[in-house]
Amino acid sequence: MAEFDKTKGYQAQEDVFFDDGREIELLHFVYGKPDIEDVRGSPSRVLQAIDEFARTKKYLMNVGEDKGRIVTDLIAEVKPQTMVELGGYIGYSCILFGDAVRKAGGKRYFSLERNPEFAAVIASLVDLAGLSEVVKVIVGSSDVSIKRLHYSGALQHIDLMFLDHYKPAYTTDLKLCEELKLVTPGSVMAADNVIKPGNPPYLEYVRSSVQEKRQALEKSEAGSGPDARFKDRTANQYAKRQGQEKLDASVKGNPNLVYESKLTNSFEPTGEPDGVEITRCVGEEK
Ligand SMILES: C[S@@+](CC[C@H](N)C(=O)[O-])C[C@H]1O[C@@H](n2cnc3c(N)ncnc32)[C@H](O)[C@@H]1O
Repeated sequence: MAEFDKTKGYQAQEDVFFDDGREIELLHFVYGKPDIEDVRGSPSRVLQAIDEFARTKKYLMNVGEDKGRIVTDLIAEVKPQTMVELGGYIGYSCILFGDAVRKAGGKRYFSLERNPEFAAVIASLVDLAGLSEVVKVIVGSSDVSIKRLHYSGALQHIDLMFLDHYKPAYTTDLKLCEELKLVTPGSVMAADNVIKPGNPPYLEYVRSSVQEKRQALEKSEAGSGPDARFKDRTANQYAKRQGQEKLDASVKGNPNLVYESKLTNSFEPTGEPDGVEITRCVGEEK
C-alpha cells in the first residue's frame, strides 16, 4: 500500500463534523470560485473544489481520493450498468463514481441520501459536474428507497453497490437487497469504513459460508436496535435528526448466496487508516 500523501490531508474531524451548516458553506465556496465557468461540466474540477474546501476550510466526511481509487478501479473492472450508493452526503463519491460508471459504459447511478438538505447539495453539484443524465439522487431512508425503486421497476438489479451510510444498516440493507433479488450472483459490494469506525457485524456476514449463515438465521434473535458491537458514537451518529434509529429485524436475506470477500487497506482523507471491504457474489447454493 502506498503511503498517505500528507500534503493532501483533509482538516481534522471535529466533535461535530457535519450538519452544522458546512454543507451550504461548501456550495458557496464552489460556486464562488473565480473560474466557476471552467468547473462547470467537469467532474474532476468539481471534486478538486470539494477537496480544496475540505483541505483548507472544514473537514467533510467524503470517501476521499485514496479509498475512492479502490472503487473507481473496481468500476472499471466490473463495468456496472447500474450502481447504487447508500449515503451520498454532499456528492463526492457520487460524482467520482457516477463519472467512472459513465466512462465504463454504464447507464444509471442511484445515490440514496436520507437528509434532504444534503440531497439538495448532491443534486446541485451533480448538475454542475454535468452528470445529471446518469445520476439519480433519491431522498429518503435507504431501506424505504430500495423497496420503492424495486417495486416501481426503476431498479431491477444491482451490479455494484457502495455502502457508506449508517454503519449498523449495512447488513440489514444488504439482506433486503438479497431478499428482493437485487443482489444475485454477479453483484459486487464495496463497503466503506470497515476499519474506521469498523463494522464487525457486516464483515462477519459477508465473510460467512452459506452453512454459517443458515445456522445464524436459525438461532437469530436480532432486535431492532443497532448491534452491541458498535460504539455509541457510531450507533447514535444521526441522533440529532433521527432520534433512536430502528432497523428492520424481520429481514432475513438470502443465506444461500456465496460470497468471496476481501479487505483492501487504505486511508481516510485525513490520513487515518481505514479500509474498503469488497465482496463478490459468486454463486448460490440450493
Ligand atoms: C459518510 S456520509 C457519505 C459520504 C459519501 N458516500 C462520500 O463519500 O462522498 C454518510 C451519509 O449517509 C447518510 N445516511 C445515513 N443513514 C442513511 C440511511 N439509512 N439512508 C440514507 N442515507 C443515510 C447521511 O445522511 C450521510 O450523508
